[in-house]
Amino acid sequence: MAELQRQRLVVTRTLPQASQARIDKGFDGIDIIQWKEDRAIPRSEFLKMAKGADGILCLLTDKIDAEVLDAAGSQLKVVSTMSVGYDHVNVPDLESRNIALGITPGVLTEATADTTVLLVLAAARRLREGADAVIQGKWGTWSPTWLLGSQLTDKTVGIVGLGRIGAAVARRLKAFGVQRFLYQGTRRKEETEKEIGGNIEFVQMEQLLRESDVICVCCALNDKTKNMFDYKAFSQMKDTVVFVNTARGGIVDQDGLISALKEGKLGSVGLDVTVPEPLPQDSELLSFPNCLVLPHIGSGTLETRTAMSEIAIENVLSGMRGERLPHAHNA
Ligand SMILES: O=C(O)C(=O)CO
Repeated sequence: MAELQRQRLVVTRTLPQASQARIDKGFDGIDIIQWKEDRAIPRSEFLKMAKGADGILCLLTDKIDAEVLDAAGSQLKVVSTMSVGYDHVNVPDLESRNIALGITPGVLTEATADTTVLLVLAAARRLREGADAVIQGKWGTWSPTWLLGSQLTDKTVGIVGLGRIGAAVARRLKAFGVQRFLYQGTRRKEETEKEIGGNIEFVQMEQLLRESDVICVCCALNDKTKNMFDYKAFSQMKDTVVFVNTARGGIVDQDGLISALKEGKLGSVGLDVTVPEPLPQDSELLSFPNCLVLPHIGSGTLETRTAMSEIAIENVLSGMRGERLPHAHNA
């Protein structure tokens, strides 16, 4: 009897413990080649490792384009990214070769919404300045006027992208007494409006920028949203605004943001995402006391990262078996 052809699975990083244990145990009929260092695989290594792959399980730090697909070869059936965002993947390149693309939707909604709220509160209450003051010995006696922030009660919050994460942010912020939500996106979301309840309105971007006390960026990065927040957009905001981005760094024109911060056009800023990542230590962005930057940890809980890597494994195995992916990008 002819031996069944073994397949090749390429995994570009060590996964959270439970999923890594499955990879280490292996899967019938599959040879696994894995980059096991806890840093992004260098491009040249990736191109070498990809050769002959039937499935690739990658991360958002791995650019997937024609060069990788050519390096892999025409047997490649599936790319499964351990992320909900897939702006690092050239989708037309995959589609033109009939290669399936798996993503990890749903499971990181709550963790990312938590991080968004964390940044809203941290920025609004000047957490970075307060914590730095304690460490630097600048904490004097209690003062009625020192380090005053702003609170959410009775405020207007603008959400750009009322998808799963945007809606979860709204649900959370409602509990802080927000008076009104404005949102922007590709279309009006009546079901989501109903579910959130209260005062929520789909408005033009200009109105959202002008009227919001807090702005949360929760949309995907694509050709339409790239550099959407530029100097002009920042100039239209209130000069007390709390601006938070937990989506993708590329949605913000960082030079425009730096100029706006320099000119005191913004109240405070919280970013979980930047361009590039990691942000170089000498980035001017880090010099503003009212700008708090986190290292892209929006989905960074053990529960969420494990759920993401489990979905990524299921997606890649399904694709390699020639089955429908449980979570395809276009589902
Ligand atoms: O899944 C994604 O797209 C992420 O950014 C993970 O935090």
